[in-house]
Amino acid sequence: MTLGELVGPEAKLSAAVAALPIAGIAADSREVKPGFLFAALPGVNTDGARFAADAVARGAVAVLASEPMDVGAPVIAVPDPRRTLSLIAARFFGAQPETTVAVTGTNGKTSVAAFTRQLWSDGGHAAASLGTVGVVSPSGTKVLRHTTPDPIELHGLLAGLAGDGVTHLALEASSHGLQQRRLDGAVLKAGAFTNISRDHLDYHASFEDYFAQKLRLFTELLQPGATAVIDMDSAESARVADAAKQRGLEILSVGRAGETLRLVSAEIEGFAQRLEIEHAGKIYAVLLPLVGEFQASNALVAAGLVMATGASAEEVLPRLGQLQGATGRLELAGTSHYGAPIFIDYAHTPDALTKALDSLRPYADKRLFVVFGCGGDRDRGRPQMGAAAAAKSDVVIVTDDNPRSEDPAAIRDEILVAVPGGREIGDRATAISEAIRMIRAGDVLLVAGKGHETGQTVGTTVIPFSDHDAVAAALTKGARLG
Ligand SMILES: CC(=O)N[C@H]1[C@@H](OP(=O)(O)OP(=O)(O)OC[C@H]2O[C@@H](n3ccc(=O)[nH]c3=O)[C@H](O)[C@@H]2O)O[C@H](CO)[C@@H](O)[C@@H]1O[C@H](C)C(=O)N[C@@H](C)C(=O)N[C@H](CCC(=O)O)C(=O)O
Ligand SMILES: Nc1ncnc2c1ncn2[C@@H]1O[C@H](COP(=O)(O)OP(=O)(O)OP(=O)(O)O)[C@@H](O)[C@H]1O
Ligand SMILES: N[C@H](CCC[C@H](N)C(=O)O)C(=O)O
Ligand SMILES: [Mg+2]
Repeated sequence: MTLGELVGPEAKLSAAVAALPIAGIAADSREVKPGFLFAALPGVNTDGARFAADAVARGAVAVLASEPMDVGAPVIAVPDPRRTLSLIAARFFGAQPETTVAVTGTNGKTSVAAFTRQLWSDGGHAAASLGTVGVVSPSGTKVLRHTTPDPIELHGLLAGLAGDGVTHLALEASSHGLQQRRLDGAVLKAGAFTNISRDHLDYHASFEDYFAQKLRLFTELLQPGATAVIDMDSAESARVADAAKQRGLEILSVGRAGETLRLVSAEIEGFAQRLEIEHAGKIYAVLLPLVGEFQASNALVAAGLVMATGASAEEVLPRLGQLQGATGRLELAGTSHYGAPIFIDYAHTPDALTKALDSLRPYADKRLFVVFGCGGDRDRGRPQMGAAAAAKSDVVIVTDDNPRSEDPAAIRDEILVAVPGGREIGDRATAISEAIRMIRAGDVLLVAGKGHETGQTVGTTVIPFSDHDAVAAALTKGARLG
């Protein structure tokens, strides 16, 4: 494609510059090849503009930037180069799955994306999901580095999925992704909001800024006439609904306070729950085969997205009875030889930890145990995590969870301040096996924070580690000893 075709007529390029053929796009100078367009993006650590000359030396034939500069190749200066890059990447890669939707919120995105994919598949569509656990499509699973990939990677993936015949895609929109305009080139038929609570305040200046980035999905990315599916049970849902209405979006509200899909009741039945859902005056009864009321919320958001893209409630709601949880989301990982269930969950925010422990409390006739830590170089709500664990469980073991560049013992100390009587076992495998050694009949154990993850990041090294493997190893050891 030519540069003119990629940037569109509004850029007002000279005829010669507009006619330049573009062989590829890169936002990292080290990835530039001859004939590429280099996007020089201002970042957290440095400014891509510093590498523009290097990119041209490597063969870049044009540079996209926020300011004009003299680098020996035409420079297209635009006010928001990250957004322009996304629009360019969309044009460069071309195809996208015809029906693409995005879900945002602090917690529940991965679960909603997985549920939406399953509900579409059950309805006969070639469906995929894309987010924290990777791209999951009929051709398998591909692991990703980011929840919401950078636009060049994203549009390569979207074109690949469309080429493979995928017609329906549910994407996770992270707050980093929305702020950095990674999704601005995606054509979205509907968007969903799960909930919002504290997270990522290492990156966003304030909670309001974090919330504002999430709102971009509704105020800037979805076009008027598209549908916003909103879980009305979160404190800030009304603000999301107001913003969506102002944009001219259709509202499909769900949850206990929802109108389109109203959760009338949720009764625990073993490791499942019987839901009554009201839609248009009719009650639907479904046995949702998942633990945790938040999964009922996520299931209704997913059902809302599937309805927003063409299905009827009669078709979708009975399919909730077949949903499978995303890996490591309140997943029953095993049972100790005393008969105590062990759950693995990805709760890594105070709200998620509270909800996960609340969900497990009904299963604990005796004590509820939790093993968890907090990530290094991420949100500092560590005392809040400790307070949630102390308030909602009976035995707390604080351990490590991706300390990254921080001192793991210092992270644990910040959590333990809020956990009177909390135990500290830095090594995560030891913490898990010690908890499994302690639980007895009537107890329940929650291992929280890593979910599907397969590594422990210490410094810049990723040591292979999985909570699933650690639980399995401890159970095998226990069985041998017992
Ligand atoms: C904090 C954050 O989100 N950073 C992202 C951001 O980096 P940055 O722009 O700040 O990068 P920078 O290092 O300052 O460099 C500025 C620019 O110079 C370029 N550069 C740099 C060096 C060089 O030699 N040549 C060169 O061209 C870089 O490619 C970059 O475009 O833009 C980069 C490229 O677009 C991203 O890869 C990078 O993600 C980092 C790696 C990251 O870890 N992000 C995480 C926190 C993240 O995005 N997480 C979310 C949420 C997770 C969740 O809640 O589920 C996610 O969506 O995964
Ligand atoms: N609707 C919800 N409300 C509150 N907590 C939830 C909800 N859904 C999931 N959780 C909690 O949040 C954890 C993460 O869930 P999930 O992976 O679906 O969310 P996410 O938004 O994709 O998270 P991330 O941004 O880290 O990828 C779960 O393991 C659970 O503890
Ligand atoms: N997806 C989130 C959660 C990571 C959870 C936890 N395991 C950690 O490493 O902090 C993030 O990248 O911030
Ligand atoms: Mg996710």
